[in-house]
Amino acid sequence: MSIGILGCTGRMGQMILTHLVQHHRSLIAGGSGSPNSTLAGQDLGRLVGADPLGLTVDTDPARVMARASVVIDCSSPAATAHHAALAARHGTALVVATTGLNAQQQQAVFDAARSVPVIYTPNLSPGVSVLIALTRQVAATLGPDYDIEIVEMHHRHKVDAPSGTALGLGEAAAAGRGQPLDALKETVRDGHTGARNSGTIGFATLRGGDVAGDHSVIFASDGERLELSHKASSRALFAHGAIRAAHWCGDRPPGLYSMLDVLGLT
Ligand SMILES: NC(=O)C1=CN([C@@H]2O[C@H](COP(=O)(O)OP(=O)(O)OC[C@H]3O[C@@H](n4cnc5c(N)ncnc54)[C@H](OP(=O)(O)O)[C@@H]3O)[C@@H](O)[C@H]2O)C=CC1
Ligand SMILES: O=C(O)C1=N[C@H](C(=O)O)C[C@H](O)C1
Repeated sequence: MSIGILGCTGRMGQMILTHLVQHHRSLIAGGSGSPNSTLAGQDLGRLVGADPLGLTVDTDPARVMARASVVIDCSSPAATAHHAALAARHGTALVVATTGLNAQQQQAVFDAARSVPVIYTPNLSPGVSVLIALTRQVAATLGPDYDIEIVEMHHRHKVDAPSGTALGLGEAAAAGRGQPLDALKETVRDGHTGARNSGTIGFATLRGGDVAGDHSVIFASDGERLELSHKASSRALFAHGAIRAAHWCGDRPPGLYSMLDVLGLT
């Protein structure tokens, strides 16, 4: 098993690299940043404040894939679509952590899963996988009399909204009601909105500070409110999950998997 990190210069990529450098140095196959990365050529060990590794930040993800048996993608949506096509061509297993992909970019990930094992997950933590499973179950049990609202908060640098996890929770809630999320989701409320549309799933997005990732699903009816919440207190949580996912998918047959598969929750 050898692991490459696509987006190794970012917040998440550096956290994964830090964990690999500290605990699994011999598994590191390489890492890439954007084509114009200001960190190109920097030693990967030095990048995270450790001893030199003798591998540097690459700007060509294909070179990383040529050396890796599995790559973890935590980059940007356009790059992820490109990385998915490359992974299929190189026969490299892929863990996609990047969020905010549009339909076309998601299709590139699904296409890759026909040739290589792909884990596509908006959240690498075990707790959120359990939350997703619970959300589906609770939505199915309580039924349409309960209004569903999903609230998330992240750090001030996050660029996509709602978060990938919030959308994943929305999909789970909609599935619990036997419907696709697209038919139910309400992501914007502003001005004279009128009363709540019955059956919809609402989203509220908060941004600020250094919040690693908070998510709540609220089921509200006349007379009671049930809230399911998860709070990540450190990005290290996601790094552990990424490495666990990489180990899990390395020798799987081609296919599309999620973190729920990794945890045996499917
Ligand atoms: N699934 C999960 O559990 C988690 C998912 N994420 C997701 O991971 C993604 C990255 O988050 P974060 O690390 O905070 O973001 P950053 O902005 O800190 O990092 C982005 C990384 O992507 C690279 N990049 C940007 N554009 C390109 C490109 N065109 N080609 C190749 N590489 C590119 C950057 O390279 P450079 O710096 O060299 O320009 C950088 O390494 C987000 O989508 C986020 O939502 C984050 C945490 C957990
Ligand atoms: O950008 C982040 O930081 C995170 N993004 C993921 C998401 O969009 O759900 C997961 C995690 O909450 C951190």
